[in-house]
Amino acid sequence: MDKMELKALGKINLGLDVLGRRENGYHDVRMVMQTLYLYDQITIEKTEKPGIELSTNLFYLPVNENNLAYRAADLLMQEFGVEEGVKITLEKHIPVAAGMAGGSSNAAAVLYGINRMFSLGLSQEELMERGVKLGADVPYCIMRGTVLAEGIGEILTPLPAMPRCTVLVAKPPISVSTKLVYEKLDAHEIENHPDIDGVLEGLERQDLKKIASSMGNVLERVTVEEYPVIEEIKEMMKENGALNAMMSGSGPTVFGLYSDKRMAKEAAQKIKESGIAKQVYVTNIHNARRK
Ligand SMILES: C[C@@](CO)(OP(=O)(O)O)[C@H](O)COP(=O)(O)OP(=O)(O)OC[C@H]1O[C@@H](n2ccc(N)nc2=O)[C@H](O)[C@@H]1O
Ligand SMILES: Nc1ncnc2c1ncn2[C@@H]1O[C@H](COP(=O)(O)OP(=O)(O)O)[C@@H](O)[C@H]1O
Repeated sequence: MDKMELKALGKINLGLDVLGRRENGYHDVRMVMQTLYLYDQITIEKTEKPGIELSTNLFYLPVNENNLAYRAADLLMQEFGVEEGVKITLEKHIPVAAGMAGGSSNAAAVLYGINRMFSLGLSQEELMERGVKLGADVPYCIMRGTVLAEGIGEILTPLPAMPRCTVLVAKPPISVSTKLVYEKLDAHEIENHPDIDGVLEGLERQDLKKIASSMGNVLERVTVEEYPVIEEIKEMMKENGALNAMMSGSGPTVFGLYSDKRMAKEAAQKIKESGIAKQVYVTNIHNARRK
């Protein structure tokens, strides 16, 4: 196999709770993760020239070891002493620094691809062990689907698949740093923990309304305090037919769950026209796990 085309899929958090802080600054979390059919397209080509050559359609992203896709390839190629090289082409569509695990998903896809391309023989478990060194969400991005993530996000329990629905995603034109959001959370006592068990119960019963009404993200308050536009987008989605709407991960992307695709499209139109967010997508959940 000298050339591979891969889809690196984004995620949302249906629930995100923080249970405590570790000495190294990382936090113990309890999150319900869901893959979306909104993806970056990655091409990996074998080259005779050794080394990694990365290019991307977004001029402001690094193309060296500061890019998670580069780092993922480097990690495996160094460990296994791969003598050939690779050319990686990264076409970004997942909003960047948005709480949708774009970088983590790119890293996951490259780990998966390099393992196959060079027949390294690593199991999914072994890829995940390496993935967590690149980012807390990378192991989940390798697994995909509806998953309970604990520890720092790397202890994964597959859950019953999310019932079919349409997801409206809107990212306001601001960027947030995940690290800063977690740090700001530490400055407050957490008053209301989200109802993660309610989300799990909804998934167990395949009850979309129960899932939607139980959704919660403990990081939301921190980001909304700084960027009230997030609350405005949530309200717009809810006023326009969403079962519920919430911020994903550390934000600032907001997603709304819809049982009706037409309504989601109409809401997307309104949000775009209002100018509150430019990156607006109507997409579906993606339940298949990676084999
Ligand atoms: C908030 C979440 C929710 O899914 O996602 P995003 O908003 O990034 O998509 C994740 O916990 C983010 O995962 P990820 O973005 O992979 O994290 P990393 O690169 O490993 O870490 C970035 C920074 O976030 C903080 N961090 C991350 C994970 C965690 N369990 N506790 C933390 O405190 C650390 O300060 C770290 O320096
Ligand atoms: N392949 C990549 N795609 C996107 N961002 C990347 C990538 N590699 C490194 N980064 C850096 O990581 C930061 C976080 O990006 P991203 O993974 O999109 O956000 P999030 O963790 O909020 O989902 C960006 O600001 C960017 O500079």
